[in-house]
Amino acid sequence: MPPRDPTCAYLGPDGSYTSQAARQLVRLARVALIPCATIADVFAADTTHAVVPLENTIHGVVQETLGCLLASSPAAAAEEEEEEGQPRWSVSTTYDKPIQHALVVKRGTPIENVRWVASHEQALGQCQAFLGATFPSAKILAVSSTALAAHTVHAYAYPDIPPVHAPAPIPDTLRDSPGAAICSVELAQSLSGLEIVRKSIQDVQDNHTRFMLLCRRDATGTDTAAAAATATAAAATTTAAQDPASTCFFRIDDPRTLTAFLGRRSTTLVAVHSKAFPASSRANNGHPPSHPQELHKVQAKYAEKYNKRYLVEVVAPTPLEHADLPGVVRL
Ligand SMILES: O=C(O)C(=O)C[C@]1(C(=O)O)C=C[C@@H](O)C=C1
Repeated sequence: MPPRDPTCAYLGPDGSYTSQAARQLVRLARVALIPCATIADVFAADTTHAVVPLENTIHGVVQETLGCLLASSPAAAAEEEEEEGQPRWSVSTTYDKPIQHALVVKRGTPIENVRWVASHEQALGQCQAFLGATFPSAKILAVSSTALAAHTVHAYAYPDIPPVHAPAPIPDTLRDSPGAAICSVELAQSLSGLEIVRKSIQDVQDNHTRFMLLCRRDATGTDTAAAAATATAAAATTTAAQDPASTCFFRIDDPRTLTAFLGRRSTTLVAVHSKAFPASSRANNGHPPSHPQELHKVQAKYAEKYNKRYLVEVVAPTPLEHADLPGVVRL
């Protein structure tokens, strides 16, 4: 196969925190940045690279990313016929970004008039205390990114202006009521007609989200783009100070293997994340059902299959290419 030009998918639209992270991670102008509507769409994108959020210091792991990553690793694709043809990703590097959320409304809207607040579920989770105290009775709406939330507020506030991005659907009963979005200050300032009414509304002031630069691998495990290595190297250069080259991610299928894995090499365990349900279950935005009675709606084979997978992050003295243990896969 001829080498492909490097391209990088990210969670958009433009102005999302992930788009800001992607610009930091991929600094080469010739790498085309491609916005996607959801994290699942990023993983499904036909690109050589991808940038997705992994975890946040307040709200923890980004469930949809974890589900997609565990489902699209090389061994998963090889093992499971139904996933053949899915892109296979490995982690090139990570990037830690400070996150300061702002609350935005249509210019001139008194905050006490706000009836609904939209944002990405991570941002909503990071601002939980603020939301509870400020909007005890407003409707909280989870949409696929903070940037989409801001565009949605803009679109419903100014119905006569053609929207830059199609807004997220809002319940009919709320369409004519003032709404607010949680997003970055940079994005809010770029949308004329919106006004920032509160800054730094996250529950802990020192708030960080860690993003991953993913590299697509072919069936043999090598990069699909000759230039991909260059892009990855450039990315590594920009983040080297924060992310040692020896940070490695593994997928572990059985938690009992973890002890053996850590015992056989001099690694330091950084984190173990688990995901109970697959990202392909779009119901409830990829999260486990909030009501136990809804459990039956999730296909049993998926619950069984994905229950046992863990994302394990370790720091090793030198990069580990292979785990040399059954059921442990380097991502
Ligand atoms: O919604 C966005 O703007 C994103 O880029 C996603 C995301 C996330 O999923 O963690 C990124 C950073 C912040 O933590 C909030 C939201």
